Amino acid sequence: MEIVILRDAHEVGRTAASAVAALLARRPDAVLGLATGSSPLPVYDELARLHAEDGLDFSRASGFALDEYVGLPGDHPESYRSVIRRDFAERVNIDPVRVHSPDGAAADLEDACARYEQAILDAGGVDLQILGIGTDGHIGFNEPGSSLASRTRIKTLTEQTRRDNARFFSSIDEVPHHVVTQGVGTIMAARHVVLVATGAVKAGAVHGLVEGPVTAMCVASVLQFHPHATVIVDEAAASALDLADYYRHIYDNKPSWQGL
Ligand SMILES: N[C@@H]1[C@@H](O)[C@H](O)[C@@H](COP(=O)(O)O)O[C@@H]1O
Repeated sequence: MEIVILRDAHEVGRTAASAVAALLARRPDAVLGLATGSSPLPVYDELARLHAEDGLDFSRASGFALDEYVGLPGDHPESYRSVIRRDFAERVNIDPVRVHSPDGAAADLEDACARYEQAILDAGGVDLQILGIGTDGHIGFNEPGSSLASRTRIKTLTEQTRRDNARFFSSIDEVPHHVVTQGVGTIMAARHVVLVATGAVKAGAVHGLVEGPVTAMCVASVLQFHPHATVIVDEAAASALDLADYYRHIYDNKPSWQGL
């Protein structure tokens, strides 16, 4: 696991986006894993800038969202399908047909989950998964106690996550209790995972992820088992890391030929 500590959210976004740009240069038909939330926004801002100013081309790429609320219609402004479209897809030249989300409005949710897993497999798997992290260490919507081998399925949100996400709705009562999320095993199958976290509110979760034991109580800690995980954080999110100076030393001395 590589830990990259940067000054602020803008730098975090720029660095994570550079990994996406390098991938697209190598592999124009790359499969991107797309996260929602406020943390990936600077990544999408930078990707939109690279597209507009440098012609970064998404025309052959495809994308898979991590998760979706259950019960919100797909066109609800806070459905993750809408969020991914607004924050990312509409700002670059990715073909909307190739931007997939779990169907949280399906009559048969279990079948929708199975079909989503199959769609990821059919696309050849995710090349680069952009991830955020919840204050309780969740990735996607895999809350504490999630099976570390899980696949796309229905989960119940903790009250903490509903409170955290209430800012996107007019009241907490509108935040759904249930979600469909890629499983931990699904996320672990991505070839490269790039997790971004910013702000002091994430410091505890980032500590658990990087330096805690691998435990379903902090689901993100499973990334310690991932062969290619890059954790990009700002100073505030890094503030609880015991070995922060060591991670800075490694990054500062990284050979220039070695990308993320
Ligand atoms: N399902 C999403 C996660 O994918 C995201 O990482 C988390 C943190 O969001 P934020 O980046 O806004 O703090 O929020 C939600 O729970």
